[in-house]
Amino acid sequence: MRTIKGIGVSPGRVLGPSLRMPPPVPEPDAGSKYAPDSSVDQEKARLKDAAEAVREDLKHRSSVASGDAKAVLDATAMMATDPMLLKAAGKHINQGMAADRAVWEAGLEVAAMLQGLGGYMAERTQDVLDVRSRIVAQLDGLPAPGIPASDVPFILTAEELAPADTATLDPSLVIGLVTSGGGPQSHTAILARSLGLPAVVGAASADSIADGAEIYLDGGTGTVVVNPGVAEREAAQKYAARSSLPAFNGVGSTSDGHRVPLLANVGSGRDAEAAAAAGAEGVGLLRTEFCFLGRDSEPSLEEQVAAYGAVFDAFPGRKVVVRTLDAGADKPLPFLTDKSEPNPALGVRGFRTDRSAPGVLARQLEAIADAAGSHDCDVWVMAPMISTADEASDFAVMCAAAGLATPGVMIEVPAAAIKAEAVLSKVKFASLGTNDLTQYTMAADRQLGTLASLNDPWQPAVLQLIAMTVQGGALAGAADSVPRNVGVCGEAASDPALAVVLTGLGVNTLSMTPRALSTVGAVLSSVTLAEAQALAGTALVARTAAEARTQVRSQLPILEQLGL
Ligand SMILES: C=C(OP(=O)(O)O)C(=O)O
Ligand SMILES: [Mg+2]
Repeated sequence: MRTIKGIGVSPGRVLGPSLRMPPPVPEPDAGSKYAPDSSVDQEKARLKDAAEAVREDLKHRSSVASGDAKAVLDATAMMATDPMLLKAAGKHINQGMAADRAVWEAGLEVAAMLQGLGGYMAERTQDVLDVRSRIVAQLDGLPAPGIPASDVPFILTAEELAPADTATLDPSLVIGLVTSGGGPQSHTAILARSLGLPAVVGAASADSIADGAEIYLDGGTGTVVVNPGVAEREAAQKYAARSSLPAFNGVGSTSDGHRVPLLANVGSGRDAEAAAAAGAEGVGLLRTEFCFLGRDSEPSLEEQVAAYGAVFDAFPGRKVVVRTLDAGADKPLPFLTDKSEPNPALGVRGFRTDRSAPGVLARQLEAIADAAGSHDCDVWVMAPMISTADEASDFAVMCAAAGLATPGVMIEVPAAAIKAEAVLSKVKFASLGTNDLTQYTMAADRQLGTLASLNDPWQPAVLQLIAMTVQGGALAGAADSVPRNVGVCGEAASDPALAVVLTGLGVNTLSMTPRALSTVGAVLSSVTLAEAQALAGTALVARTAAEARTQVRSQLPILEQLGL
């Protein structure tokens, strides 16, 4: 038995065999020729066999998958023997190129062509590149890339998952996630929470877990046990047998009726529909850049109006907070971000891109106003990465020019939290982006697993800045008798224990992945406002993030009852 500690980012206790995510397939040498004892025909036959093997493997995987994963696997299987791809590779083989390099280059050519066609075709680019890597792996005897295939449920171990892995992760097969990299704000953590999968990140020695070893994973405490004993087996059984959580009833509040609307974080119309079905009271964060990731040109006004309208459609009569483009750092958009910046997290990102690429933000506000005009949602608009009151004021002026009546800012830079009264005096609301606020407060890259313990929203310094923002909002509201809503839309809001603390600190709304609505709703409704305030006090005076988390969790018995 061996215990590995990491950061628990998505609660739940599961037991199963571990399977490791293989490393990316390396690019075959440029200029590699096929072996002297081969021929054009033999090399083409090798390619055809490899493509067919990949197609059959993907078809088999699709037959045991479900939902989105099945659809993606089906589409990729068809692409494996796509005549266009094989013909393009064949031309390179005619010139003497080895099959692996030939399909590598052919994949790039086909992807570029699809990209050029735009629309639905451009969306297939990633599938072509994926299938190309699979064929290369098959030709070179390497493990296939991406989530490993299995007929039985398993716990996936990896260094870190990429956003593209989301599509093929089938939650009926992958029952838990352990990564050696990644922090609480990493892609793995966000994905795990959105799928409701127990997960531990930043578990440095997880890389040494042998494939197939039985492991126990507790996503609440951040513990991984290799070759678990009786106690872990019992804990996993108890968790599996727990009574299922009641669905969120659509009204977030403490047990004594203090209302805290629970909203959803979404990136598309489809997300918004799922959020509405899960009972979200509205949208607290529409990440508009998610509608346009992977594009190399600014979307047209019509495309933008359609994308925002699809989200508004899901929430008639409700509040929808649209965040303007947050390009840069972890969300690069080629038409807005300068790739050569040495330090992108501290670079021209979020609202700052209005200086480097003037016009894009104004056009986006126009599109939001257009879409809002044909819907009856209560549309609020906020800018990311605001650092000063002047920036907040500039944004409010731009919103007014576009006819948008409710401008706000994200508070995710410590300077804005410290000067919250001045910043909030310029706008109508604030939403705390705790993912970035933590990264910038602790000077710890949110993507870096090695810094996961620093990059934790339970850090007392982060909680202090949240308290300051709430106080600043109250002062700005008192000055002109217009109360300011201060919400949280970072991942912190989806941690049920932390959601209680945030409520106690005076936050008005919590916005989260729709999966978290039922757990946050249940835990919030187990405490009175006064109890939440007392727990906030406990967290604020804790010496460390771990102490804050442990002390607050120990005073929330419902967490144990729900297996959280
Ligand atoms: C919600 C946030 O924004 P994002 O994760 O998109 O940077 C945040 O920083 O907390
Ligand atoms: Mg952010």
